[in-house]
Amino acid sequence: MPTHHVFEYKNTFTLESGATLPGFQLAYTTFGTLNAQRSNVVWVCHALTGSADFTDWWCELFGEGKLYDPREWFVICANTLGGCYGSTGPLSVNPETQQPYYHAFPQLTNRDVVAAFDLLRKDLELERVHTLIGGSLGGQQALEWALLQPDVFERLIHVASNARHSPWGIAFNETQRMAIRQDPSWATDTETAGSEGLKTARAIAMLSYRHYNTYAATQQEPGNSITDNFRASSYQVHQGEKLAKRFNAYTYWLLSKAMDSHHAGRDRGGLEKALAQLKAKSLFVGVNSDVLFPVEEQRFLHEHVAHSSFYLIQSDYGHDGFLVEFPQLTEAITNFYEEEERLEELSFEREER
Ligand SMILES: CC(=O)SCCNC(=O)CCNC(=O)[C@H](O)C(C)(C)COP(=O)(O)OP(=O)(O)OC[C@H]1O[C@@H](n2cnc3c(N)ncnc32)[C@H](O)[C@@H]1OP(=O)(O)O
Ligand SMILES: N[C@@H](CCO)C(=O)O
Repeated sequence: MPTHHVFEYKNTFTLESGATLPGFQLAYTTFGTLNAQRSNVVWVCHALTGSADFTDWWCELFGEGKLYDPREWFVICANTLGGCYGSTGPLSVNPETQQPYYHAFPQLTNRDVVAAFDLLRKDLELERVHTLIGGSLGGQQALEWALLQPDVFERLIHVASNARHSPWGIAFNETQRMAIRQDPSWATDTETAGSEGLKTARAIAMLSYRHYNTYAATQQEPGNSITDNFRASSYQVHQGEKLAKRFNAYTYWLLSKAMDSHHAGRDRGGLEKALAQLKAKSLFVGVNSDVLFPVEEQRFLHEHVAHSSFYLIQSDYGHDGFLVEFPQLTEAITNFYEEEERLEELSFEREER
């Protein structure tokens, strides 16, 4: 069974913006056992509304008999800094004021998040990570981290994500934040501020996470209804309400802005130069129907990262295909590892000759 832990960092933590946090905690989950060589570590970075419970949202990848079998691997995932599943975020109490941060929580970047993860990694004395894997926002964080610590991460698996967030993606996020701003409760300092706006934000987001074909396949009206209670309508409402029950508008706001500022080339001489510095053997995975992180973004990464691999998931599910297309994801990763083994065997044979 996965086990849950908490890492406490008690020193001042300075963010890219220059703002500080007076320490933080990260909730994290581990699964499997670290081997004697400490060479079997897989680190997972979760998406926007995910948690450290990767066996919950990526259930088909982790478990006995699955791709990452805990008898073979040691898997770890931390809830993002700023998150709401156990890590320090806007609902946490600021030790300096003894009040929840709420609107006062400082804006983070993905680099801040991975700098926090890196403190946890060091605390656990994990000097090498066999595979760093993440999807969507988690893919952005994984890329940043692999660039921050090029000698730690041996392999990067970057799924349905990008090197720099696009104007299209930022526009989607801003539209969602506009919905939160429209909620009068957003002006208050309360735990549920903006929760009605959050529902609308999630409904808007669903249009970018799915595809025309996803809705056509699952939300088609059975008859020629003239009522206003269309299936697709109640689906949007349900998705908004479902998220508002398990998330909060502050964290949504914060992480969507972290996503907007994602730019792996920032202060590294631009994207091409930054990607050329990546040492991890990399696999870039896209979903053919993804309208939010279109496949051109993963192809760009593949073209600019030396010796990288690319896999395209075929799905009608859109961007969220990376959370549901388990057989294809398993195949992509298995092929990636097998290809590496084949190349190693070839070079070994050449040396023998
Ligand atoms: C503690 C935690 O929860 S951790 C966080 C877990 N989540 C994550 O990590 C984020 C990643 N996961 C996700 O984004 C999603 O769960 C996905 C993409 C994997 C799957 O999305 P889902 O919303 O479950 O799938 P789908 O689009 O098929 O919708 C199913 C839901 O819509 C409801 N639904 C479907 N059609 C309709 C309709 N016409 N009207 C109203 N409701 C509808 C279903 O009853 C179901 O509801 P339920 O989830 O409350 O049981
Ligand atoms: N469906 C994902 C968002 C897109 O990656 C989530 O809720 O985290």
